[in-house]
Amino acid sequence: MAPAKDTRHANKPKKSIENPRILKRKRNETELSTIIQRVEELDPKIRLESFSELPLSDPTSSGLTASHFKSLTDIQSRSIPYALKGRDILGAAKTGSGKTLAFLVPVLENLYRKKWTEYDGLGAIVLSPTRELAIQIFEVLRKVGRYHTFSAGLVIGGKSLKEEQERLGRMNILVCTPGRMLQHLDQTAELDVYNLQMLVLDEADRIMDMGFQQTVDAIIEHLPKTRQTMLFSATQTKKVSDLARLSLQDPEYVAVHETAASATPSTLQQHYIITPLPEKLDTLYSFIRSNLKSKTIVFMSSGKQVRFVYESLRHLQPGIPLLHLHGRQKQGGRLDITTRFAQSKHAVLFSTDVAARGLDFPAVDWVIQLDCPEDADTYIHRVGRTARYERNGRAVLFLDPSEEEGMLKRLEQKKVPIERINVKAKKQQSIKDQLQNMCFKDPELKYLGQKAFISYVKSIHVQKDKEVFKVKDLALDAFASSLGLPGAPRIKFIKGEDSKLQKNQPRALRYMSSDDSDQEEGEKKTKKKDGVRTKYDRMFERRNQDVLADHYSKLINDDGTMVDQGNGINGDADEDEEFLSVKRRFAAGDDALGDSDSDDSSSSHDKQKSFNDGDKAKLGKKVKVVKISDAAEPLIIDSKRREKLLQSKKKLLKYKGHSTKLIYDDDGVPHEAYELQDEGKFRADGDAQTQRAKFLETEAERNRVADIEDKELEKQKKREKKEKRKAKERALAEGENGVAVLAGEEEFVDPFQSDRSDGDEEVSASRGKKHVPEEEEDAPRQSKRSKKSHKVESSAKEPLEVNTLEDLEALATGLLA
Ligand SMILES: Nc1ncnc2c1ncn2[C@@H]1O[C@H](COP(=O)(O)OP(=O)(O)OP(=O)(O)O)[C@@H](O)[C@H]1O
Repeated sequence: MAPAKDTRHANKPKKSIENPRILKRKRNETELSTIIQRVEELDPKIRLESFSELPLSDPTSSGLTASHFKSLTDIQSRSIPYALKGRDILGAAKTGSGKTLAFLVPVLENLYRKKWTEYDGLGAIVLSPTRELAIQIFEVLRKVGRYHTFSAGLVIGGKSLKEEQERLGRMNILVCTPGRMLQHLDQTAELDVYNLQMLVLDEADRIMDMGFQQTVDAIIEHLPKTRQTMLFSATQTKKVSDLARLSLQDPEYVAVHETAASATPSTLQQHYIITPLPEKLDTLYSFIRSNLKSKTIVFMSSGKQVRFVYESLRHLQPGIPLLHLHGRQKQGGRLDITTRFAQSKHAVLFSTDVAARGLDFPAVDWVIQLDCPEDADTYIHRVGRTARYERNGRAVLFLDPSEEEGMLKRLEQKKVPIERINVKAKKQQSIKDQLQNMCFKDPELKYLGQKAFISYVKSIHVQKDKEVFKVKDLALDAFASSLGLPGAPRIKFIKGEDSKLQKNQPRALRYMSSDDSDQEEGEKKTKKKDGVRTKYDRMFERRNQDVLADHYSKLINDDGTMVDQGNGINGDADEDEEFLSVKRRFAAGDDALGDSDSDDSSSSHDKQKSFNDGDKAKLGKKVKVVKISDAAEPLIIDSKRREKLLQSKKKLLKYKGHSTKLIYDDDGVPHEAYELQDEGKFRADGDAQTQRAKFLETEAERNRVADIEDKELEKQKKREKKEKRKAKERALAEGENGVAVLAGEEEFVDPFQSDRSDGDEEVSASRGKKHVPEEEEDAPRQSKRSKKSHKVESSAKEPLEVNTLEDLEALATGLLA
């Protein structure tokens, strides 16, 4: 089913068979090939040696011993044979059962058998829903493919597109996230996919769901229809629509655990506890305190929750290193955190679902689900971070009484065995007073708590499974107070909107209109309602102006451009998405930092009158209020950009009404576009209505023709522009006279290392030399490469710092306590 191999490069340079390095590699590859051949011939039930450490045939050469050779897992032994025959595959197997190798081995082996070279272009794409998982897959590919000479790259965004573009042109295998891949398919002229043989979707059901729908469809449009497609997940999609979107051809459904009693690993113990929402944090803290010698992941529903819980528990110093991970952190920070957690023996990682799928952290003891997962599939993936590949693990789900019945039903439907346990009352500690004290002293923490509260409530509100998630049944006031907040921030929900739609909206959009405004409004209303206010009440209720003003001034730079904040409560890299929506026109009278824009100009005009000095002060010294004309509403100048905008508006207004279109005839006499004709002549031409109709007809025809010509011209221009760009990029690439083959064994760049060493290495690449004799490579490029390898090597030698000072402090305090 794969297309005939490209013969474009029939004249490509012959590789030097005398080169001993090439011979050595070739031998290893042949051995690998033979082993896989054996698998192909086997009855799929028979277990073979593991591919996890290749090559298998020569332990001494790879430093491996016989103990490394374990059995193939079920999914590997059953799907690899089909995959090697070029069949499309729908692979489903429990978490931690070795699906990664089940697709990477065939990717390598199929390309090897087709004698794929750098000249054949991109042979395989592996798509992953998250950057972390893509990095992990790339790492495994690096290991298993180290005796191959294919070039492979990691494309996960977050870094310079240009730098990636330079290297992508000659890759054979790409591991990527959908968004960045599409960007390259659209923009990188050198990326040649017309010969693509294999497309793999890891965590396929996630990639095919609503969040990625448009991106994935657009990617598929770029790819050739005749290719092998493999989908893997612990919760595989069987939706016909998904299969149709991917143009799967007679796929083999390899579902190894379909008849198993449980959908989760048998080595996993699963429990749930009923803990009312206001007691959740107490229970979590008590759990952490009594498991200081464990490695735990705690899942929450939003990044803001993660930040608040991390920040507040960190202050309490439980005696174990705490880490936190969510999607709004910068890439470098995310990598550092996952690496630190992977290397830690005892630690707690607070995370959103960004870590729920695919990540293979070694030896995780506990998975705690502090917030109920949105569905049973998410539950299965979250708990799958422990009890991986025959190891033991334990998982605890925290449920509010209102969630119990619905969630248990969902889990039962998905064959998840789970038992209730109770918390030992004498071990339960309350941290409510401490949190209140902390929030009182630290307005930033209180502000974070308010955001965490709002994002939690909203996350419940947008859930589509209303049998499980019922906002009205939650004790919200008590929950707010358990976070240390003086009262529950009031939240407005968008009425009548489909919750699913909201949920799939970009997060910034979903929340931008209401977070701050709701919270402030809630506070204002509480103020009005209540009677006597104490000093403490007032302090609690003050609006953290310092926090907001600080954020605000950071958002609007001197030149009015948005700046990347990168500052969480303690210099964290994450951002609050609603701040991104701050830069806008302030309808006067609106709260300068909170409420949404008003389109009603009359009301904003009225409001302008009340835009007083106090409000201006909130915006800082740079604010000017300017009126363009009597009719126009005043503009608030809060940035240079807005000032420029105003200037150009003024110019426009100045000339408005003075321009007339004149047409000059052959004698240079000006005429108006439509001049009145001589009346006698007009009458002679016939009835006015007929003339009008005729005129309209000819003009419409003229427009139609002009429109077609314009469109053609536009297309032509675009084509020329694209051609020029492509030619330029090609010329540049050829000028370099280098070969971007990546997978030389010593030079396969470790994405973790490269990120740490120079922080600018998204397409991690190294080069092999099988198909290009060394003497053909130009010196400058070689030296650049060797410098790079050296850099990576030296950074690899530095021991990775596992704990921060704060973690160590926390640990020490805990031990002393
Ligand atoms: N044949 C094997 N022998 C020994 N260990 C293996 C074998 N195959 C995979 N493993 C190990 O099992 C662990 C889990 O593998 P992997 O990450 O591929 O699981 P997965 O099925 O993709 O899980 P998830 O559904 O969570 O993504 C890894 O640490 C991997 O090295």
